[in-house]
Amino acid sequence: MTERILVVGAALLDGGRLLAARRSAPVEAAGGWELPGGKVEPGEKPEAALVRELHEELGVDAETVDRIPGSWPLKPPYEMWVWTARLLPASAAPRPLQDHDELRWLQPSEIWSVPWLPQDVPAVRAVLERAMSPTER
Ligand SMILES: Nc1nc2c([nH]c(=O)n2[C@H]2C[C@H](O)[C@@H](COP(=O)(O)OP(=O)(O)OP(=O)(O)O)O2)c(=O)[nH]1
Repeated sequence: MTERILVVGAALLDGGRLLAARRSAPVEAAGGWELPGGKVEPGEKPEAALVRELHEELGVDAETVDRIPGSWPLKPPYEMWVWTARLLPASAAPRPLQDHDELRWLQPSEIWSVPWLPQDVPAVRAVLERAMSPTER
């Protein structure tokens, strides 16, 4: 049996909105929207991996807040865990530096306005239900 490889995804929240990122590669995922993040490296703590990936991919300084309970299967052997995260006060605004070609801040009512990667939909639903205000859904 192949070992599972952990991918960490961020529900980066600001002013009640969630940051969605459109993937630019590989071809089979390009155009699909996802939670920014990436693979946890050997010996790395998942939260530290997420902070590192957010810095590499978006140029931001962020911190994790809470883990969204659950584990979402991606293309084998990957599985994804998700944390809510926020920008530190001195952080730059997110920019699509790596892996993405567009970013969008989505209000709860706009969450389904982008075509999420199919494997991300259950994770995004959990983020919406657990971490976003119900008033505007
Ligand atoms: N970051 C991220 N990856 C996702 C999501 N959904 C999904 O299927 N994936 C897949 C794409 C990749 O096959 C795998 C790992 O993501 P990645 O390519 O961002 O990881 P990474 O930056 O560490 O990768 P690498 O370029 O260093 O190899 O997870 C998601 O919401 N966020």
